[in-house]
Formats: sequence, structure tokens, C-alpha cells
Amino acid sequence: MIRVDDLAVRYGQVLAASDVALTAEDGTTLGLIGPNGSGKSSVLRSVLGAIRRAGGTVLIDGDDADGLHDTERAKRLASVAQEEPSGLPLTAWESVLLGRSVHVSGWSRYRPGDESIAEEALELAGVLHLADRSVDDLSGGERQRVLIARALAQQARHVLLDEPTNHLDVRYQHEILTLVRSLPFTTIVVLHDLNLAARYCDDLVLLEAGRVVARGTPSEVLEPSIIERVYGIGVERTELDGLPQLLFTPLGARRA
Ligand SMILES: Nc1ncnc2c1ncn2[C@@H]1O[C@H](COP(=O)(O)OP(=O)(O)OP(=O)(O)O)[C@@H](O)[C@H]1O
Repeated sequence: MIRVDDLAVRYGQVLAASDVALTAEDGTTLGLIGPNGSGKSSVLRSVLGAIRRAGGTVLIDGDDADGLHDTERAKRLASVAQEEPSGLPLTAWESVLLGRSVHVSGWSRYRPGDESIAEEALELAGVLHLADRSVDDLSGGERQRVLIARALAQQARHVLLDEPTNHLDVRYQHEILTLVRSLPFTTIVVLHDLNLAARYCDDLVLLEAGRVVARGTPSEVLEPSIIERVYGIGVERTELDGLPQLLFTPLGARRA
């Protein structure tokens, strides 16, 4: 379980997040949504420990994240961030094997067990056939899958994803989130697409100007009146497969 209380993030004079509280229960998917600049990435990155918090607490499986050594934190939390081609000459296999490095102590070499775990991870993410390809030569969707395989190889219980569907075509968007949801992770995912959030998240936290303005199930949070106010766009809500789905209209453009 990941629990955040009273989180504050500051960049100089900019207060990017304040009083943020959220809980991601084991095995569930929590979506962070909100307009551009509302603080989603800042919250995610502070849970990951990639940026310093200005205040608040982050508990990972009940333990204060500040008290966890980097290696212990990496054993519990994996990150799938937007990754452009890195320029490093890594194959998908090597990239996924890197996920094992948190389990290798000091100058030790990978063990045979690490290689079989990496292979299983590639298979589970559906990219074993890409093992020998250079990561930089893969498509955005293929690269995302390799990153998810690396998170699997890391054998962390929790995974944090920042806009994993960015740049992906509509089929890959659904494929990636279906894959993530099918894996036994506790997931916190930043999503811009509210309809994907509705379909693939158990719970949502809606941020506005660094503060939580709504939390709950997708049905509770994706209320047209809330979304219209926060995003400044006309919203009509419908349902697909029993889940809320939103249609958007520029304000003032509604037909009578
Ligand atoms: N490194 C930084 N230095 C200064 N200000 C920053 C920095 N990173 C983010 N900010 C500011 O903090 C606020 C929150 O940014 P953040 O990236 O967390 O929002 P976001 O919701 O993830 O945005 P987006 O949807 O556009 O990716 C914004 O006002 C942003 O300009």
C-alpha cells in the first residue's frame, strides 16, 4: 500500500502541491488526473523519491519512505516514465536485465536466476521477440512495454507511471493499460485521458492547482459539474460497459 498525507512540493516560489493525501491499496490502480500544471508529476515524483518534499509523509507498505535506503525503495517501487530514445546502445534484453540490478549487491554479477526473471518479464509484457533489438529503434508502444518488463523484472510490488499512453495510438493506449492492470502491482498512474482513467483505474484523485479537489471511484470523480469547472470545458457523460465515459464540447459552442 502507498499512503501519502499532507504532501507539499515546492520549486522555489512555486507551490506545486499542497495538502495532498492519497492512498493506493495493494493491487489496485489509482489514477492521478488534473489539468496541465496541476501537480500530477510532482506528486508522483515525490512518492518515487525523485524530488524532495517540502512537507508531508509518504508511507510505503507502512514504512516511512524517508527511512528507506535507495536500494530498498527500488525493491518496492518501480517507475515507468516517459522515455525518449536514450542514445545508449542497450538492447531490450539488457534494458530489462537492468531491472535486476537492485537485487545484485555491490560488484556482484547477475546470477542465472536474474536472467530467467528478465526473460519471464519480457514474455509477460509481450516483448520477448524484441529482446535483441536496440531500445532506441523500437516504436513508442514497444518501448513502453520494455519499460514495463523492466519494472516486472525489478519485482517491485508497486509501480508508478507518468503518462504511459502519451504518443501511443489508440489501440496501444488500451493495450498498455490492459497489460498494467493485469499485473499484480499497486499502481499509481498519471493520465490525461479521462476516459482511459475511467476504464482502467479503481480510484481517481483529481488535482487542481496542486490541491486535491475530488477523490473516489471514476463514477464519483468524473462528475460533469466537477470536470467542467476544473478543466473549463463542456462535458456530457455517457456510459460504456457500465463505466462512465465523457464527451467534450468547447464552452459556448453548445447547440441549443
Ligand atoms: N523543475 C521545476 N521548476 C519550477 N517549477 C516547476 C518545475 N517542475 C514543475 N514546476 C511547476 O510546478 C507546477 C506543477 O507541475 P507538474 O509538472 O507537477 O504538473 P502536471 O500536472 O504534471 O503538469 P502536466 O499535465 O502539464 O504534465 C507547475 O506550475 C509547473 O510549472
